Amino acid sequence: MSTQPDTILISGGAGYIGSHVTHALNEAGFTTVVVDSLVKGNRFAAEKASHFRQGDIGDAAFIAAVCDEFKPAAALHFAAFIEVGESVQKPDMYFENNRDKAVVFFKTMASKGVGKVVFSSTAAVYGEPEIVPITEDSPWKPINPYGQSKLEAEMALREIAGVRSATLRYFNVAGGAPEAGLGETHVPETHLLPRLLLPLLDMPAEIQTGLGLKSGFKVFGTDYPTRDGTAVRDYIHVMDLADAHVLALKYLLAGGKTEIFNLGSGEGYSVNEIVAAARKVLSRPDYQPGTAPRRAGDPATLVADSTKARSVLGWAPHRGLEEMLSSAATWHQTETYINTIRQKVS
Ligand SMILES: O=c1ccn([C@@H]2O[C@H](COP(=O)(O)OP(=O)(O)O[C@H]3O[C@H](CO)[C@H](O)[C@H](O)[C@H]3O)[C@@H](O)[C@H]2O)c(=O)[nH]1
Repeated sequence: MSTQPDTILISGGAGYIGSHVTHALNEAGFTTVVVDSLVKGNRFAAEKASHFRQGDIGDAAFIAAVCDEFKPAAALHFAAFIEVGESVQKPDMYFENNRDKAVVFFKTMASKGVGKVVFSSTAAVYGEPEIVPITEDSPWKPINPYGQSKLEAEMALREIAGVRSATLRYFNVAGGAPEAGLGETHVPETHLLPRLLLPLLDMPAEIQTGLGLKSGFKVFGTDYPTRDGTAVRDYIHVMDLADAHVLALKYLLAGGKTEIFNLGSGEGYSVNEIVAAARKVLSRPDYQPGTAPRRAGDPATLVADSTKARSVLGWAPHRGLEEMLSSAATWHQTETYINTIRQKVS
């Protein structure tokens, strides 16, 4: 089979992280082929790819046809459901989509000779860690179906004969690339940065209502055993994450063996510290958020030890918290974001 070494298949490339990685791959000189059902993904983001085919990762005939058409050298797999709370309500849906369909996708590609996969995983595979910062060999003990479904997909991928993989376990991804027409565009929006920024940005009322933010942003939990009582997370800029994917892909293309890598900055910020940074970036020194009880299932502290990604892949994050906040704020005020959310919530 003749492969074109520079053609990369990207499942879920119309989603938040997949679209930023697709952009980074385009910039790095690869030809990108996105497959996305657009159930969660966005058409404006799919259009950033060199080629886009709409379809489901669980549809083996569709994936096989895309492989025949483009003969990719490798694949990156992002397509998944990502909401922890929803996974508790509908575990079957998460296991079907995130594990079973992923396995169909991996096996179909393997049958077509695509034997290199970068897999989008999550810090949720570690559950409530006993020791932070978290290394890759910390116990894998997810505490919700989202984390469990991702862990089972990871393990299935590592069992497929003839496939080498890089599993990337992300911590808290934030920010966007508004200069490239990309940013975080979720409905519902559960993540801290957009939920904090949107009410401060003078957004149209229907957007605030549609995203459940009409009564403003609230800090979930002020009684955690942390330095200021609010939960601590490791935030990483989505374009730093994208750089790591390009490096992981090049690592596999160069013959690298199957590995797992944590991706985070190694630095933890509390929710109150993020609020303080947002006050500064948006010039709103007097802003005071509301408070609410802890959100079920939220651990106190999650911080990555990414030493392995730094040493094996040569990766380092370069963009700090202010850049995450300012790029997100710019993105949320673009016509693309506002129009997309308007359509989704109408
Ligand atoms: O309106 C909000 C939203 C969030 N938070 C707090 O902000 C922190 C970060 O919350 P996010 O929802 O942004 O991120 P999580 O750490 O909960 O989630 C991350 O890890 C999850 C798995 O554990 C999923 O992978 C998810 O997509 C990823 O962003 C948490 O302490 C949360 O309680 C608030 O205080 N108010």
